[in-house]
Amino acid sequence: MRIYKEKDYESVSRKAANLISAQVISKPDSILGLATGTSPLGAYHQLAEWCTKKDVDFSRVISVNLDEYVGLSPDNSESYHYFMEKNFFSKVNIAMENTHVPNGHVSDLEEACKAYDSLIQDLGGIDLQLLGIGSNGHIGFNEPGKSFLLDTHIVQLTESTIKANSRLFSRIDDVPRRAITMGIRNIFQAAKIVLIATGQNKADALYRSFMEPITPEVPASILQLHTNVSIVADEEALKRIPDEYCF
Ligand SMILES: N[C@@H]1[C@@H](O)[C@H](O)[C@@H](COP(=O)(O)O)O[C@@H]1O
Repeated sequence: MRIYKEKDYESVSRKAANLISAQVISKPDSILGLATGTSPLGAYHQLAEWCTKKDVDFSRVISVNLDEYVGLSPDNSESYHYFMEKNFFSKVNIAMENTHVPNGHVSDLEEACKAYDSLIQDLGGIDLQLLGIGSNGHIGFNEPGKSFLLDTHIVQLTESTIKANSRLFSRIDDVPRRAITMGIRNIFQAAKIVLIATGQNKADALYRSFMEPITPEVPASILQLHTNVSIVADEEALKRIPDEYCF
């Protein structure tokens, strides 16, 4: 595991964008696992800028997103489909048919989970998975206490996640209570993982995930066992992690 300590959100975003570019340059038909949230947003903006300058090319890339709320249609402005379309897919030269986000707006959610697992398998697995982290240590929407062995599944969101994510909705009551998410197993099977964290409200999550024992109570802690993880974080998020562990 490599922890990159960066000064602020801007340099975190540039570093993460560099790691993603390096992946795409070395394998132009990479399968990228993508994430939503404030954490990857700056990296997406940076990649869009480099793509416009033709410094990185997404024309052969295939993307699979981590998660989506249950019950929101893709054109709902609060859905993760919409977020990805607005902040990344429409800003780079990725082919729309090569982008995939789990579907939480169907009657048969179990079938949607199975279909997503088959899709990832048929693509041959994820080359690089981008992650944020919840303040309770969740990754994707894998909330504390669930098995590390799950593939794509439906989750009941915790109150703390609903509260944290309510900032992106007009009212807390509008935040869906359920989500469809890749499981820890899907994430863990990615060849490389890049986790972005910024701000002091992520400091405890990083400490518990990477400096304390591995436990399903802190879902991101499983990443300690992965052989290719880069954590890109700012000084505030890393304030509980001693400098000797950081690059
Ligand atoms: N499902 C998403 C996660 O994938 C994300 O990592 C987390 C942190 O979001 P942010 O980066 O906005 O802090 O929020 C949501 O719960």
